[in-house]
Amino acid sequence: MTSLLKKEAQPKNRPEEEHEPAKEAVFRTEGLNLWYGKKQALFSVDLEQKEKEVTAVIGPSGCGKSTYIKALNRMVEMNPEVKITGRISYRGEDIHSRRFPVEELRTRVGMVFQKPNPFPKSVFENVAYGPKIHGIRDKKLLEEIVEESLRGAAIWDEVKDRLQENAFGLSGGQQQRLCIARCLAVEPDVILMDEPTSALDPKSTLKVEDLVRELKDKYSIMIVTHNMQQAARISDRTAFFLNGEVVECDNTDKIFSTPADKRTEDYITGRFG
Ligand SMILES: Nc1ncnc2c1ncn2[C@@H]1O[C@H](COP(=O)(O)OP(=O)(O)OP(=O)(O)O)[C@@H](O)[C@H]1O
Repeated sequence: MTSLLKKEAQPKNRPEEEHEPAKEAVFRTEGLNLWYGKKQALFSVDLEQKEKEVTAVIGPSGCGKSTYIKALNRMVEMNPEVKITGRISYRGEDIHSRRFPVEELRTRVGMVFQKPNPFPKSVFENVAYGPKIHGIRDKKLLEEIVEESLRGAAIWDEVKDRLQENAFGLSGGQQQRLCIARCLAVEPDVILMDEPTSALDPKSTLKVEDLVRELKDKYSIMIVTHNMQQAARISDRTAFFLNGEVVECDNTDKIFSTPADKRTEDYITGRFG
């Protein structure tokens, strides 16, 4: 198939996918509408995040990408003006059900933001913070968790001799991988990433992209990105948002070669946005 993107950004062929069994949906949204006060930002969004896949969320500025992923961990509801209708389920359970405490949801669903946001603490304490909150006090166990998480985030070799230094002394790219390590330390099931490389230089961006590809063996990942080459490089599925609606969601190869909707084609070929 011919990609509509430039050659270097073309997604790799993944013929093995055709023979894989159907994967479970970790998140499913059905008829999701969301308002900020009177302004509607999401319109009847039906979308799934499949187990151990990377879903890229793309679309022009203001189309609702961040709003959507922040709805999944209920962070968007910290704004008292927000009103939601429709259903969001996590592994079959309605996330708004009283039986599903928001703290539990946020433990299962980690988030990485646009700008790295380490705490003003040591590298070690940044990663140990979450496990400590969850009651882990044993020093040896904490050390193991910190090492494993830093290794998981592909930053251990760079910081193993600087664990007691302040995290603000790390480069931006290292800080972002530290934030990913902090997220891994509480053993999430899903990782939501909101433009995690937009504040990084190209080299750090590639490191985080490599990391995302590695992490999907263990985690289900949804990543908002403005960078379509990035979406093509790292995701299995791509959802194209426009004006608060999902225009289409399909295998990334398909979206970037033969999208079903003309608006998707116009967006990925750079005709707008
Ligand atoms: N706190 C808020 N109060 C009111 N409106 C908001 C708020 N946050 C977002 N919006 C509106 O909701 C719509 C979707 O915004 P959102 O930030 O989700 O888009 P986005 O696709 O992530 O944009 P970008 O790519 O620029 O980050 C926009 O029209 C935006 O102005």
